[in-house]
Amino acid sequence: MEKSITKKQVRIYGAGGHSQVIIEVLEANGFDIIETFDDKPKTAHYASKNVVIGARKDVKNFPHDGAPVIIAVGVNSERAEIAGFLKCNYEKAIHHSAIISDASSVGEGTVIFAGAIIQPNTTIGKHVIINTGASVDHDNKIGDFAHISPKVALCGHVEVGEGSHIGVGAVVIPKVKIGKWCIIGAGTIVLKDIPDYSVVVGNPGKIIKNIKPN
Ligand SMILES: CC(=O)SCCNC(=O)CCNC(=O)[C@H](O)C(C)(C)COP(=O)(O)OP(=O)(O)OC[C@H]1O[C@@H](n2cnc3c(N)ncnc32)[C@H](O)[C@@H]1OP(=O)(O)O
Repeated sequence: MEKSITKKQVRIYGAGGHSQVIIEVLEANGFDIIETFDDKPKTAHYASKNVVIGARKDVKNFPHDGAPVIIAVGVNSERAEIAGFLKCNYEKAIHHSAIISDASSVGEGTVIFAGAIIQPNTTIGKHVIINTGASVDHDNKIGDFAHISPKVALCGHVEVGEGSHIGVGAVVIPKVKIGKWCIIGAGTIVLKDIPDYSVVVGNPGKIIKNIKPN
């Protein structure tokens, strides 16, 4: 029988290390984690509790109704794939120490970790990760399924396309547009617009490969 639903219940899809951080944020915000799903429960993080098989095996019988879900999977393409087959409502997980401008917007399923800052007129898409201590300044546009890693600094008017991963400690100067499904390496300094599917590393950032799927 379906458990009774209250406003503060949530379900987690993904039981790795990233999921641990999300659970801590949600519990501090007063949520009760009623179920944790993973497609490979046997390889779940050692600290995960009561993990059951995810929807990939039997999507029809997955409990799509009821408490909202957070897709707690760190790989951007996997998060996008899961969002494609789950027909759920989604929750957000926002750490109490994050500073988020009232003049910004944050999409469903997005997680924002400790110490992150989101400045005015910035839009954050769906199922995005704004990781620990990341700084996303004014007038940014962050696409769905992007990941802004710990200690990244995005200056004003920066755009990050769908599914792109900005690596830990990277810096992006004002008005730069990063395309979709790019990877910006750890510590990279991005000075120019970056086309879709590029991998960029170094200071100044240079494209080292293209990862467009065949
Ligand atoms: C809480 C969390 O943990 S959030 C997780 C955040 N994760 C990250 O920030 C990881 C970011 N990932 C990286 O920086 C990776 O190095 C990547 C994705 C850019 C490249 O990885 P790969 O595609 O495996 O490339 P590979 O390791 O083969 O390196 C290719 C070349 O680029 C260089 N390179 C790789 N990464 C970087 C970097 N960040 N800065 C400068 N040079 C780099 C390598 O030295 C190598 O150079 P060479 O050909 O002269 O030997």
